[in-house]
Amino acid sequence: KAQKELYFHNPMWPGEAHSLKVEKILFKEKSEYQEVLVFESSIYGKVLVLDGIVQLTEKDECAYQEMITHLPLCSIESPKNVLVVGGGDGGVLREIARHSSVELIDICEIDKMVIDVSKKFFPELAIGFEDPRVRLHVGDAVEFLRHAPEGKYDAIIVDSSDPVGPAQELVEKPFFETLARALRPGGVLCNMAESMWLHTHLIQDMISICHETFKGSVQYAWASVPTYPSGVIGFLLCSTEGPPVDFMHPINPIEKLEGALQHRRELRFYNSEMHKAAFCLPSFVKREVKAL
Ligand SMILES: NCCCCCc1nc2ccccc2[nH]1
Repeated sequence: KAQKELYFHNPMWPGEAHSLKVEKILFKEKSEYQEVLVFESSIYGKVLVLDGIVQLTEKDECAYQEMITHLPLCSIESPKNVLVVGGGDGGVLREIARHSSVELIDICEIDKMVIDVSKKFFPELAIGFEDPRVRLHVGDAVEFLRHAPEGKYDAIIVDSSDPVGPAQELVEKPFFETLARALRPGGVLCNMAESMWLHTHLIQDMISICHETFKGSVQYAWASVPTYPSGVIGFLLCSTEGPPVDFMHPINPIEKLEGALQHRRELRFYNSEMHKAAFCLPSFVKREVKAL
C-alpha cells in the first residue's frame, strides 16, 4: 500500500516535524555515505532526501540553486574558473552555465549515487553535467582542495548537505583555509549556511571562522525555500584579500549577461533585486550574528 505521508523529524530542527504527502517512493538505497531517497510528492514534484533531510524538490529547487550560484558569480566582474564542492544533483552546474565568461567548472562530489540518482530522476538538474566546461571529480573535497593549485579559482560554491555526516568537515576551519588558498585575490566563496531561525550558533561559528580566514568581506544572505524546515536557507559569502567585493550590489548583473536569460530554462527566482534584498536581515539576526 503506498505510504500516504512522510514525516521528517531531525536533530537539525528538534521539536518540530515537516511532512509531505507521498504519491510514490521512486528510489531508496544506502550509498557508502548516506541514505538516498527519491519520492514523487503530491504538490512539490519529485523530492531528493539524504539521511532524512530534504535537499531539493522540483518545485522550489530554483530558489536555492539560483541564489547559491548567482549571489557569488554576479558579485565579481567576469568569473572564469569556478569550483563546486558537493552539488552532485547538478543544479548549481546548470546555473553556472548561464555565465558565458566561465571557462572551467570543476565539481567535487563525494557520493556517486547522488549523481546517478539525479541523472535518472532529476534530468532538469542533471543537465548541468552536460556542459563541456564541467570537469567531474568524484571524491572527498577536503582531499581535492589540498591538491588544488593556489589562487586557481575566481569563485567556489559549497553546495553541501548539513554538517552532520559526510559534510561535517566542510564547516571546520582547516577546510575554510584550503578554500581561501584555492581562491585568487578578490575571489569569492558561497556556502550553504543553514537557517537563521534555527542555527544562529552554527552560523555565528561559520562567520567567526570566515572572518579569521577571509580578509575581504563576509556577508550573510537568505532565501525562502518552503520545503526546508523553518522555510528559509542561508548563504555565507566571503571574499579573499584583494580587489574589494561588494556582495550587496551585483556589478555583474544577470540581466546584462549575454545568454543568461535566453538560456534553455528561464530564471525562476533570482534577479538583481532579489540579490540585493537577500542581504537584508531581521533585527534578531543582526544582533545574534555579530560582525556582519
Ligand atoms: N545541498 C542542498 C541544501 C541542503 C540544506 C538542507 C537543509 N535545509 C534545512 C532547513 C532547516 C534545517 C536544516 C536544513 N538542512
